[in-house]
Amino acid sequence: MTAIEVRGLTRRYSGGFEAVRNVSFDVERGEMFALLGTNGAGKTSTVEVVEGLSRPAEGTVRVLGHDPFSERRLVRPRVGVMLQEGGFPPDLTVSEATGMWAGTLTSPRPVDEALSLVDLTHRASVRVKQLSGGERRRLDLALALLGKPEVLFLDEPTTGLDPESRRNTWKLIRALLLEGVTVLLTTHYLEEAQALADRLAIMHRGRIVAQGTVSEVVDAYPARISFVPPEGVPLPVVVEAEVSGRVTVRTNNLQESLHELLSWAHANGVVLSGLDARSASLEEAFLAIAEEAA
Ligand SMILES: Nc1ncnc2c1ncn2[C@@H]1O[C@H](COP(=O)(O)OP(=O)(O)OP(=O)(O)O)[C@@H](O)[C@H]1O
Repeated sequence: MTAIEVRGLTRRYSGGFEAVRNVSFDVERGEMFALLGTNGAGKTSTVEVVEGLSRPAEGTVRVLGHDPFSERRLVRPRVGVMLQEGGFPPDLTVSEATGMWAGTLTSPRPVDEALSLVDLTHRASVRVKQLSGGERRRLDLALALLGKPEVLFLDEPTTGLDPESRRNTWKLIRALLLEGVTVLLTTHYLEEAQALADRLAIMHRGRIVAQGTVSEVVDAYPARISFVPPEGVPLPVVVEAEVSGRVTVRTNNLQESLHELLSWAHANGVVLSGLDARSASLEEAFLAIAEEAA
């Protein structure tokens, strides 16, 4: 079932500037969809409309079957929004701030449970202003999860988190997806989108310029094989780059090229040390797409 449906969305700011132009995408229940793009591409402008904070100039948006702007009353209790810097009174303790937020919801999770999800149990009696940047980010996530949302909006959820907290947050998000929660993510961390998103769209100047699963987006870009070649033997492949003795070969058919190379190595009894073969990363595809679009 479709949880988020965006059709032909256009958003204009006063003065007529079109920040979002004819954007369409669907997010199925239990799926994570990532919106990626350069600064000013229109991600926030899109997400704000999906969150029901603004009405589209053109097009339609449905969240859980309803118009999030005109039927906000029906949609709001079923969604969770992780804001950039939640803006709670800094003198409250973590558990007071969470409790205060819970007080505005119909059937919230217990405060302890929300804090334990984001590993903040041990910080419950600390004042919000004393939290580190990464802990504050995790508190923002706890607040978004308090209302047991069916649809979760995550805007740069792991900015400022140390590597371990980032992995723990990813683990939590994966568990939520398995429970059937739908997630719309905006992030500049392409590695995060690659690790978590079922599908993604890359925006540039208000438009979607690439959309699909991570592998659909990445497969259009050349894969890479690198190794340290044996000395004094001519290679059967065209080498693109050589850095500190390691050569890199680009290919649009990874399986075929790897097969050829390994067959050659086997037939000639040579060792390709440090052999590494991989598809283009999302980051490489993103940079190429952004360059093409510009
Ligand atoms: N209130 C506003 N009035 C006029 N123009 C705006 C307004 N808010 C955003 N814009 C413009 O709309 C475009 C899209 O901005 P938006 O914030 O949606 O981009 P973004 O993809 O979220 O960028 P970032 O990655 O930097 O957060 C930008 O050119 C921005 O300057």
